[in-house]
Amino acid sequence: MKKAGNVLIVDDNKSVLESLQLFLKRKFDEVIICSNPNRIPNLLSCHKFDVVLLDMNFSTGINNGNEGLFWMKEILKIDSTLVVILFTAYAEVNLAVNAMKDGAADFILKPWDNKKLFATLKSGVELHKTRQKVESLENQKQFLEQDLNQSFEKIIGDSEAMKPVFETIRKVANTDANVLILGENGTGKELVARELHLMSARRNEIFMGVDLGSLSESIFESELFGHVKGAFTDAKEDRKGRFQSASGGSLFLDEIGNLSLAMQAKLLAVLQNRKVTPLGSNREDHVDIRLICATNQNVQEMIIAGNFREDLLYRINTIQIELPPLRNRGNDIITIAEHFLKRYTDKYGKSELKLRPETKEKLLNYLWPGNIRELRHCMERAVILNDKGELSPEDFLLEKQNSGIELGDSPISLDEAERLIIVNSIKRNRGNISSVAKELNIGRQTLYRKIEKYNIS
Ligand SMILES: Nc1ncnc2c1ncn2[C@@H]1O[C@H](COP(=O)(O)OP(=O)(O)OP(=O)(O)O)[C@@H](O)[C@H]1O
Repeated sequence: MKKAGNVLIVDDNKSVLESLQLFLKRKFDEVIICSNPNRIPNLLSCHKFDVVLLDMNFSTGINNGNEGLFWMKEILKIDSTLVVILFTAYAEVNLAVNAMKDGAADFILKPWDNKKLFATLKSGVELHKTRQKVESLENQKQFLEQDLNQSFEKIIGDSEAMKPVFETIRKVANTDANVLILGENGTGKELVARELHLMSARRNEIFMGVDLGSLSESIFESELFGHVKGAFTDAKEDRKGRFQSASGGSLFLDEIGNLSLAMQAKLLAVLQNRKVTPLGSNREDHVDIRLICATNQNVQEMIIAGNFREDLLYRINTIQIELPPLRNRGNDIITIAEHFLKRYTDKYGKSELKLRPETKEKLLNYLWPGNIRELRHCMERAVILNDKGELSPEDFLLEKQNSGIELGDSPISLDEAERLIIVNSIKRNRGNISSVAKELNIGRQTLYRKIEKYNIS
């Protein structure tokens, strides 16, 4: 017969303990005995039990069962999924029955019948496994509910710049290939990640998003890989990591460029083995995830600067999707603006509001450094503040553009003009050298030479 489950037996009678251990150790994986209930918390932190068989009286002369009830509550406080079975004399049956209201799963009468004892403990092990499964589903449900509370957009747009994006999504969604999504803030990287999930065979499983940028070094491992109780001071109970909770579904690691080199090494090890070891544990959990990562940083430049591991990049970028900034999406700016206009006029009961042609012109000419997120906020603000029926250019207080140095009317040399153009482009592109080179239509090496020549910092 296959042994299954771990049992802790707590009773002050050593001969009872020894005979139970002798009988049960052939039937369960681990049978630990303990005559002093004060050791229970320590034992629970060092071992993983399914069932605790707990005597009701420990101090000589006191037979009111209160000690057993006290320890039962302590055990359930430490781990509410543990199955406690009370071990009781016939005279205490009523007490034991009442204890079932407080969380005992069952009771066994002394003197016991070995067959009945084994059957009860075995059902206890099954019950524990079921409780753990329920807990894990609860865990996933919480993430799913958080997700459902947010409404997700369809990716709007049909500009030339977006065509390769839609094409790649269509080709790779239904594979398990790792995808790296690149693009400035607010360009819709998370939206693309969700679309990949929704179009994949995993669509009915969980989509788990993790903002790596908000994880400090100290909680990185426990958040992603989980921990066991006692692994560190605040680890009051076992906790699953995001990797384990996402198993079966898609895991979206946002802001991957923000990871320190130490965190990158830990992540790489997990991605190589597809196995996760919770903090403080020796156990390895196999994880079956589809990995989608995103960053607004230039990973190639980070590699050159020694800030991103090349081997990690190769693990995560089987397929790369580059989202164009909103300013390069032409008329998508208007389509998306009208989409948000509809949303917010419905929300604020102002269905008559329309965009004037000059307003559209202003929106089309603006550079949108915050991309679609900025456009959404601008539309909401304009709808809230406007009561006139039409949205005019003045309703949009857009950040001053090209806030860099103006060329002006005073005579300057060609070199000085070139310097200003480069400085302005760097500002506009928030220091992204590839985008600057693209905008100025020169190679990156040429751009680096000019930056050096003009001593631009
Ligand atoms: N093409 C689009 N159509 C409609 N809404 C969009 C589109 N792209 C992005 N959005 C909306 O813009 C907002 C920002 O998108 P998202 O969070 O996906 O961007 P991101 O690139 O992941 O941003 P960050 O880099 O800051 O994490 C969201 O509200 C999203 O729904």
